[in-house]
Amino acid sequence: MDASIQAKVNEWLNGSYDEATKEEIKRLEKDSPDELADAFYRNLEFGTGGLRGIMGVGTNRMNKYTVGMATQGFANYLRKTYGDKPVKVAIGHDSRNNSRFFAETTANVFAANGIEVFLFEALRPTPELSFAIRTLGCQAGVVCTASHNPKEYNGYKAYWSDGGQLVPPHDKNVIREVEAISSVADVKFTGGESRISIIGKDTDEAYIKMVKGLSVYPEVISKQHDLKIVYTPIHGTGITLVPDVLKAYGFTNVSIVEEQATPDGNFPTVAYPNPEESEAMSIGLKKAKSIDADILAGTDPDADRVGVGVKNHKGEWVLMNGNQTAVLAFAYAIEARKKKGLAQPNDMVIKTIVTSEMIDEVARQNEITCYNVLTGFKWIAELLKEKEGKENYVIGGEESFGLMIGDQVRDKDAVAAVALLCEMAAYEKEQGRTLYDKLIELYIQYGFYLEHLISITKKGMRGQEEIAEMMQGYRNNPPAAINGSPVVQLLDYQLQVGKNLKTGESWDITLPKSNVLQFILEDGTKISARPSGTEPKIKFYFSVNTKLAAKDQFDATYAELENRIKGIITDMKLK
Ligand SMILES: O=P([O-])(O)O[C@H]1O[C@H](COP(=O)(O)O)[C@@H](O)[C@H](O)[C@H]1O
Ligand SMILES: [Mg+2]
Repeated sequence: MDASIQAKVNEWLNGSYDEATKEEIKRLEKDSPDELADAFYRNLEFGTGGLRGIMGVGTNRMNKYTVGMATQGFANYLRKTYGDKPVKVAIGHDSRNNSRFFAETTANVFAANGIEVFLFEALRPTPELSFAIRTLGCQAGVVCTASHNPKEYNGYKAYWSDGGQLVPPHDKNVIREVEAISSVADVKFTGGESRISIIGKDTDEAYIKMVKGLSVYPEVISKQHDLKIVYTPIHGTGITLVPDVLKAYGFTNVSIVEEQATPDGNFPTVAYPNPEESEAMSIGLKKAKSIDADILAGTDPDADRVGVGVKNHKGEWVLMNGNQTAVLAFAYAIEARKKKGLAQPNDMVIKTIVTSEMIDEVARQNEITCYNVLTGFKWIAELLKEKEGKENYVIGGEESFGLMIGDQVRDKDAVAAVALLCEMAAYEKEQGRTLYDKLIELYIQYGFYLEHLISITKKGMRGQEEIAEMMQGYRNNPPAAINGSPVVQLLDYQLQVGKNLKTGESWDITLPKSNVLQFILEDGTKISARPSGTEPKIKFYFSVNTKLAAKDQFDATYAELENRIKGIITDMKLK
């Protein structure tokens, strides 16, 4: 084993760690040295969504000690930032195995450092934590969750006073404080229990009231109150709020997917508790079909991602991808504001650079500013904060099933999104059509954009190197053409440079550095590649577009765009 890894292993074997941890390290030394190396070769890092890792012993794993160290560093940073002023934090968690334990550990460490803690009485959706930070006037917050990752993972989403996840300089500063802790013996695990208060029902009520206030057409819901809704929380936290929110909106015909209704960290019915995966939505889909529902909605374990199923123009059930849902939601928010006379000249929307450009087009045609930020909802929250008081935030979202409506929550909110999407379905039903029919209309109006995502999983130390090599390969030898269409622009977000390959002209990219490459082809196709910041994956995003003249050409045009995507995937040797 590499000497630096061995040194870390020894530190754990000889330091203030519990016996069970030491025993497990010894077992791994004997039985699985590779696994041991993977558990210690690096420290868990703050990625797109905070800390995320497999649960187990080691510096590269989620356990009492890595959570304790992260919290001690966070507490030290809060102390440095606020000096002697009182500091308050809110803490939540999801349904994962150990999430409650990690949340209590986090609460105890903050409290032992003299910080006042509001700990949720039990599991709650992530967006409610963001809301609680703001309403309780906290300086920071944490949710113990690994979101939609498989069951062996857990994580630590860290928040600042605005209710958004940590962005620079705070993320780097917290990490610096964590790294400055020389020994786990310096983590204060106990000693401040009286500073912990339990929160729950009051915050739930305030949150539900706030979400109800986001409804644009309550009068339509009164008419369509019996819209047939099927909802699955996929064994997660959504069950604690989504049914109540739908009730508050006035919906009376909601069926819960019983098999997935109970919060369970083993996610017994799915391999990936991620509404992006059709498997996670399949039981819900079956139920929706069997009762001839109007809409199916599913949320991930921490209820910030939403997946939607509807009937298409042929009456067949389809699961929409995150771009389709986002296009519909943005168009609804923008159009409804106009129709209701609420639109303001400084209205704006925010999306990420890997999310469909159809949204930019919707915004352009409606004369609304559309900002593009890096992947990660924290960047949407960050920009909103920067524009606060100057511009009017309407909606934000990203292709990975995330939407944020209104500005009372500063992270993606699947609870509010389910309510809004059901309202949208009711609105369309009132006009005698489904959300899918509406989507086709939007394609005719704004251009037909079709997107597809491929994620290639490459686990462990070697996997990470391979992903880095792939990115470097594209960077060093960018393709001249893909699937027969010349690459006309190359955007490198790491080097912060965009280049027109035809004219040689180049420009600065003003977003923070990030390992993302984008190829723009002559035919309008956009291909993005980036390593995931939450899972051991490299992600490729494909977006193709064309015009759609009329509804009766939808199927043929869809097939044509699908073929283009297939051609690209084959040409790039990704399958
Ligand atoms: O995991 P969640 O639902 O909290 O979501 C997090 O991860 C997603 C995937 O990120 P990546 O592509 O880097 O894996 C991001 O799009 C999202 O903004 C972030 O909040
Ligand atoms: Mg999530």
